[in-house]
Amino acid sequence: MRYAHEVDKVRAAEQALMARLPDGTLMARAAAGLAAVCARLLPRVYGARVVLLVGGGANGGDTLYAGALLARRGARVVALRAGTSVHEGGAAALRAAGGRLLPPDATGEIDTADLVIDGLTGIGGSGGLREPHATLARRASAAPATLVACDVPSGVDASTGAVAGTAVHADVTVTFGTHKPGLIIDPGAAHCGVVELVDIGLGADLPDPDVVAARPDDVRPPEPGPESDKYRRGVVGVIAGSGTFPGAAVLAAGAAVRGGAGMVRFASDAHAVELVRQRWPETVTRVVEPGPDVLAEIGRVQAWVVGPGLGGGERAEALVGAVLASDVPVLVDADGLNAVSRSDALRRALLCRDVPTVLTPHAGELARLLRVDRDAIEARRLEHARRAAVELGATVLLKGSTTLVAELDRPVRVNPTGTAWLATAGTGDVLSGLVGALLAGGMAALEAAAAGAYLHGLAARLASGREGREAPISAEDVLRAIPDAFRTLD
Ligand SMILES: NC(=O)C1=CN([C@@H]2O[C@H](COP(=O)(O)OP(=O)(O)OC[C@H]3O[C@@H](n4cnc5c(N)ncnc54)[C@H](O)[C@@H]3O)[C@@H](O)[C@H]2O)[C@H](O)CC1
Ligand SMILES: [K+]
Repeated sequence: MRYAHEVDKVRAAEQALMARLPDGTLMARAAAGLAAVCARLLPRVYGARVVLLVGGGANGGDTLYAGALLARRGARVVALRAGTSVHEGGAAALRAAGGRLLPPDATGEIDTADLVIDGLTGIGGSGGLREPHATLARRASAAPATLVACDVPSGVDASTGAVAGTAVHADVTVTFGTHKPGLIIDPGAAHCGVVELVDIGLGADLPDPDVVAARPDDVRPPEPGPESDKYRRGVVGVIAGSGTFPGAAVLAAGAAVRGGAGMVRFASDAHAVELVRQRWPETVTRVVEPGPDVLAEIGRVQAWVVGPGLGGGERAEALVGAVLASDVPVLVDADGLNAVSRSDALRRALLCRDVPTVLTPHAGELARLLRVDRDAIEARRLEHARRAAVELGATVLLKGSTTLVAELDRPVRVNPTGTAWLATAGTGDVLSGLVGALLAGGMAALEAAAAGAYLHGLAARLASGREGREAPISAEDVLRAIPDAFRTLD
């Protein structure tokens, strides 16, 4: 797992470590790591033009010391001071190494630089960048120089990834001690470029992470063994589709088949059932009307998926209500989520469940569930995913530019796979069927949701093609690539 810690935890760990070390040791480690990455990025250090953007805090201090190290190797280093005062020791080190400090209006230096280091704000930054920081951030982001952010791209909230106004667009971010959530969650993540972690020795002082991102060997879907049969591998029940949206049913049922379920039971109205039967003859289908015994009519399952393409109205509410009253894990998606948004009774049913529920909203659906603005969700995804997990009593998979999975008292999972090409109709239906199969296979809710998001994002990448040569993909293409995604796991 890749671990990320919020600012208060980073500061506490730094304090604990600093108390055992001579003054200035951590800053020296950070600066050395930053300078080493910059030196690697330059064709040659000697003679390179390096510009430092220096704010008034320790982030500026790290940057000045790194600049001094590059100046000692022959780089021509100038620092533009944005703070009213800058780190004294760092400024003295830069001068002693032959570097110069200039006022912030010397912005022409940025346009001719080979490399710019952004040391305006780090984990101490808060709110939108003020002037002259904002102007320097804009100018550096637009300049041809390689732009390296020290610890955090200035203007990005390190704990959340929120960006309130201007923020640096870095090519590389060199971060210290541990990842910060804001470096792996959008919109902040999109400002980081490549993130390099420099070890400054914080390890033993860091508590449990706030946010984690899986590496390939962290994803372990259930594997069939010698004694597996279709029932032991997990039966998933999919209730999806309607006369208006039958396609969602075909995609969700297909993803449940491809996701490794031992058997898929599919139930809906006659039209959706007919389409699913034609496309997925391996499913066991049943035409149902909402009623008190609807689940018994469909048969026993180990997990339910309800919602894709159900449409609005009472039918959707009744079917979601029936599934929420069951005693097996449930995944609610799409129109199922909208039914929960409309109905206080369904909300109560959700909170009363004592078996896991996974909700898979995109930002618009979550906005309706939480009764907040969609823009607020997009701007502060981490906060809203966590809040939804608490308020709705469920494992919440928030889809979008960075997919998050939140569950009460657990580190939030950030999905590292995926591609912008995934933003197309029907891919959410594929995700819900896939996660449903993993739930039916016995994975815990958080693991199933995170593994499903991982495999889904990977399938989309495999379908869209090699990096730099991608092509548009359909939900059907993602569905077809699911087996390839499984094959890439160790
Ligand atoms: N503590 C250590 O030993 C280590 C710290 N490292 C580096 O230190 C920074 C954190 O430094 P800190 O002084 O706490 O804060 P910053 O430099 O990030 O920012 C404070 C600075 O910025 C001004 N400011 C805040 N918000 C804004 C804004 N919106 N617009 C303009 N200016 C703003 C504020 O007034 C202060 O002047 C950490 O990121 C590391 O880089 C190293 O990790 C080594 C160990
Ligand atoms: K910075």
